[in-house]
Formats: sequence, structure tokens, C-alpha cells
Amino acid sequence: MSAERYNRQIILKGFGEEAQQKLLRAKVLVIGAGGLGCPALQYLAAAGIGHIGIVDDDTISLSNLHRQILFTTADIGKLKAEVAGKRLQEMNPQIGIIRHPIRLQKNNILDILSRYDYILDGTDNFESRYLINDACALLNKPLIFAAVSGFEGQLAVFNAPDHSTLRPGTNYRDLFPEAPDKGEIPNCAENGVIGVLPGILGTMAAAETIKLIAKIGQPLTNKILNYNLLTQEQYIINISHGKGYTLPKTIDEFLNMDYQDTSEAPQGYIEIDASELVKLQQLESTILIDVRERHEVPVLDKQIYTQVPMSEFAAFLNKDFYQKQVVLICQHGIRSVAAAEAMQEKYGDAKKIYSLKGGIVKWRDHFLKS
Ligand SMILES: Nc1ncnc2c1ncn2[C@@H]1O[C@H](COP(=O)(O)OP(=O)(O)OP(=O)(O)O)[C@@H](O)[C@H]1O
Repeated sequence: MSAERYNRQIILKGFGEEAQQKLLRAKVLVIGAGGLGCPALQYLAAAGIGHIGIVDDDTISLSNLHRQILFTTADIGKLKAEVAGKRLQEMNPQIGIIRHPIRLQKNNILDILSRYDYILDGTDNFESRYLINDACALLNKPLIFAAVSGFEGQLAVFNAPDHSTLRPGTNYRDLFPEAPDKGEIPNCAENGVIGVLPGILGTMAAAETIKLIAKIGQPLTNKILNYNLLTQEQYIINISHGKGYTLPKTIDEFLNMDYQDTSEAPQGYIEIDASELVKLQQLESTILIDVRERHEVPVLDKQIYTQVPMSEFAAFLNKDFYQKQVVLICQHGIRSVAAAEAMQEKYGDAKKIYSLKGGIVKWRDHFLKS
């Protein structure tokens, strides 16, 4: 270990060489390399956590970049776990980074989690949260939990005993015994999120992880912190042990639990305006498709826009093409939506599909300039 790299935290009173050694020996798994996971990973890697695992099966999209700060425009379409792993390794070559580009599900989670000492949940859906919570409880792993919703964030440490009172640790089900129905509570893709909020909460989650490992301060065990970005107010609520929920006590019980599928529902196509079209046009991996019939005006530059009239669209869908982003354009943005739906049906969420809202007529200036 190069002591110089960590010197400023080693010299800190109440931290020191001993705490640094604990970080170096720790194995932390971060689930989700998204808005919360990216900042958490950066600080954990920089602080010198010896082994960091990254789980994420998703690829990087343009709309991730305002908050998933490990990624650049050139990374669009690549696997988050791979890119995050590479970047963190460059940041700190002294630590071990293990990439798991997979979706955690009931059938693989126990195997992956059992290789780590601390688990940080940076996912964005309730199915995964309950699955991770129960797996951590079963395997007796401390779980650092963060979540954002609107302009507010929550932070807690589950399943870790409170060292001052020796009370056993509470878990996510003590707060919310059962999962809401899929789609009942909107996620960031549906509700929106300001990039800095998961940045703050992800960083706070890294701080809780470091506190737990180094055994400093008072981690948020048996408590949940609520943070409001608009007012900068925070408050902490004590969590007591709840009743009336089932936590699996054995692997068989876990495997028999009825967890919902954690894979994302197909995202559907995204309607964009001209400013987003300009950004997508700058990416080499974008294909622009004009779905109007051949006689329609204005005629678009054939070098930039591929013309596939709606009457020929079904045949076009059978061709294989590998571009990651497909932007569909028509006169008023109605046929492009129909084309987007057809593509969505064919490819599910394997492709990012965009439709220009309002069409060429609404954004006439953009098309006349180009
Ligand atoms: N069960 C799971 N296994 C692996 N990764 C997961 C799981 N559940 C969620 N994730 C990952 O957690 C990350 C959460 O990131 P974030 O909340 O910023 O949303 P996003 O899915 O990247 O973006 P958006 O919702 O805007 O499309 C995603 O990259 C997602 O793939």
C-alpha cells in the first residue's frame, strides 16, 4: 500500500493507519452503477477499499450522463459495470475491482453477495431492494441503503447491530414490510431526477460504508435519514423492529419467496425535442430515420437521414442493424410514434428508440438549417 495516496486521511485524528488497513482488507459490493452507485464507487475506490465489486447489467445511455459521472459521451452503449471498473482501476490501480455485468436475481444473488463483507444498494427498483435486503439478512451482511425520489433522498444502514445499544440491526422490511406492486411508485425514468441529488446520497452512502468498516462515528444503524435538496434540511427517524413480515431464515425459504422479477419493464420509446435531437446527431452510433413517404417535402439530406417510408417499415424491421440509438422522424411526430412502437415490439429494450415530438413541421428551423 502506498501510504502517500491515503496520507490525508491517515493523518486525520480518529482515523489513522489502523482504519486505513481495515479499508484495505474490506470487500464491498456496490449494486447498481447508476446515479447513486457512480459517486459511491468513486469515493470507495479513492479511499482505498481493497476489493470492490460492481454489479450492473445495463448499458450507458445519453440520459444517464447528467448524473452517472463515471461515464462520458463516448461510453454510450457500453456496459456500465465494464466502463466503471476500467475507470476506477485507472483512478486507483492499488485496489482490486471485480466487474459483474449481470442482473441480480433470486438465482444468483446469494452466490455473489457471499463473496463480499458489505453491500451497498444503489438500485432504482423495489423488486431489487427487497431481494437485496432479504439476501443480506439471510447471509448476515451489513447493507448500506440509499434512494432518491423527487427532490428528497433517504439513507440507512440495515442489518448491522447498533454497537452502543447492542440492539440487533433493523432491515428494510421494518420500514416497509411488503413491496408495492410493480409500477405503483414511479422511478427516475418516469419521475425525473436532478443529477446532484443521487450524487449527494451516493457520497453519503460511501461515507456510511467507510464508517462501518473503520468503526468510526455512529453509522445510521436502526435509523433512517431523510434529506431535502430544496431546503437542505435533514432529519433522522429511529426504526424499531417491526412484526408481521416474513424474512427467509434458510436458503430454501429464500428460494421459495415470491420475489418479483427484477428486470426492468421495457422502457418504451422516448419522445424528444430538437435540442435532444442535436445531441443525438453528434453520436456516431445514432441512426436517423425519416419514415415519411418518398414524395413528401421538405426532402431531407440523404447522407444524414435514411429514408424508410412507413409502407416499407415492416421489411426494414427484419434487417439486422447494430446502431444503439434510433431516432425516428416524420412530418408531425405521429407516424414516427407508430414506427417507434413497432420497433419497441420487435426489439424490446435492446435498442434505444426515440421519436421526434411534433415532427419536422414543429422544428422546421432545425431541418431547414441542416
Ligand atoms: N437487480 C439488479 N441487478 C443489477 N443492476 C441493477 C439491478 N437493479 C437495478 N440495477 C441497476 O441500478 C442502476 C440504477 O441507476 P439509476 O437509478 O441512475 O437509473 P438508470 O436505470 O441508470 O436510468 P434511467 O432510470 O433514467 O433509465 C441501473 O444502472 C440499473 O441497471
